[in-house]
Amino acid sequence: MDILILAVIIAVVAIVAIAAFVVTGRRTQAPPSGRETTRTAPPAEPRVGEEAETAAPPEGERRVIEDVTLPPAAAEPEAPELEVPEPAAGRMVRLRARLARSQTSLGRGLLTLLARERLDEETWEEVESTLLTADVGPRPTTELVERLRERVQVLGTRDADGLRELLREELLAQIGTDMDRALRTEGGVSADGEERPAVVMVVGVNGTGKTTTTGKLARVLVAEGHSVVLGAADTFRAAAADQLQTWGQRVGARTVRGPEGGDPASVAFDAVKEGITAGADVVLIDTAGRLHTKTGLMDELGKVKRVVEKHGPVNEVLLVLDATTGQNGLVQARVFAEVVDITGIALTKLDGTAKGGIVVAVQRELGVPVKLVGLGEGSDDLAPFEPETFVDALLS
Ligand SMILES: Nc1nc2c(ncn2[C@@H]2O[C@H](COP(=O)(O)OP(=O)(O)OP(=O)(O)O)[C@@H](O)[C@H]2O)c(=O)[nH]1
Repeated sequence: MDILILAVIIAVVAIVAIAAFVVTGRRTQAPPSGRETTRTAPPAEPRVGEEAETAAPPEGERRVIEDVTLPPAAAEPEAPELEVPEPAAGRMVRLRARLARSQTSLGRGLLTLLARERLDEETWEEVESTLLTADVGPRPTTELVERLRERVQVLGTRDADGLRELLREELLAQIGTDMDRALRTEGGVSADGEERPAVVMVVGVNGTGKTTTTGKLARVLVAEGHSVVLGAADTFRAAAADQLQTWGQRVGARTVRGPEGGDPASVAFDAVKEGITAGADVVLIDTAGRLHTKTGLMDELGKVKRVVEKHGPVNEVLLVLDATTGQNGLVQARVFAEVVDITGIALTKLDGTAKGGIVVAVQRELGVPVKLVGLGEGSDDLAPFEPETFVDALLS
């Protein structure tokens, strides 16, 4: 019996020992579980360029797939923040000090002469030459001096305030207070019966501030709540289109442009087409103003206008003149007026000249009103022209 029990114990111990041996052997040889498979480092891939320079991590430190933190999704390129241009109303008031500073010699000169004890012939001659020096022009100067002289005599005005008021009235009469100086920005209906934006063509000699004025004008219109499309029809100089595009981007206005040296009329046509498609309120077309030959200019501007008119009439042809060029500006004005029907004048760089009288002269020359004045290089230094504010600045 004892022998039998002993034999059973030996058999059980033997079975347990064999089972333990088998299990241990399997464990050593068993392949890793599924989860561990993913932990196996992937075979090293050939590296190129900069990657090849990155040293592979030592075997034990290889990162497993679960440990890899994915980079954040590529961020959308940020749209440039749009600027909010200064409202146009009241700009002239802000710029008044700048205007007054530049016109000190005209305003103060006239007031000093009129303050003399005796307003004799010589004094009136000096008044006349002061006005001429400020580019008021011969005919308006003669008229102004005659009227002022007569009124001073008839009214017997001798006090400084009274004389200032008379001068103010006569200057205003020469500039004109009842001209329509509003930009024509009301659209209409296109030849195809579609809603059509207002079309403003900006013309002028290069260097007068034409592209800058077109850009500043876009800001004025955006500030007034209009949507604007720009047409870079000055294809003569690629930089002009870049410049215009930059102005547009800053206020969210799209710029239509063509290849350098391309057909300006085709760019202008496309710009108006884009304006119609986009439902824009105003299309501003910047044109080239090379004055090599009048015929060339006439051909180019005439063609731009004709082609644009296939969509409907051009509402405004704005002539940009540099106030610092004096008589030369008047010659330019005359040439452009022969080529296209000018409907308004933008007088730039008034901050840089004491010859504000050009306002009177150019209106006389063309018979069209000054609608805008440029009073600096800042983005919002273009203001609607207001005769009263202008004269008050002269006489301040
Ligand atoms: N001080 C002053 N500078 C101005 C004014 N308007 C424009 N300018 C400057 O005049 C220079 C010429 O302006 P542009 O707009 O490039 O002249 P442009 O007539 O378009 O010439 P292109 O681009 O060649 O067609 C720039 O330096 C402007 O900043 C202004 O009212 N006052």
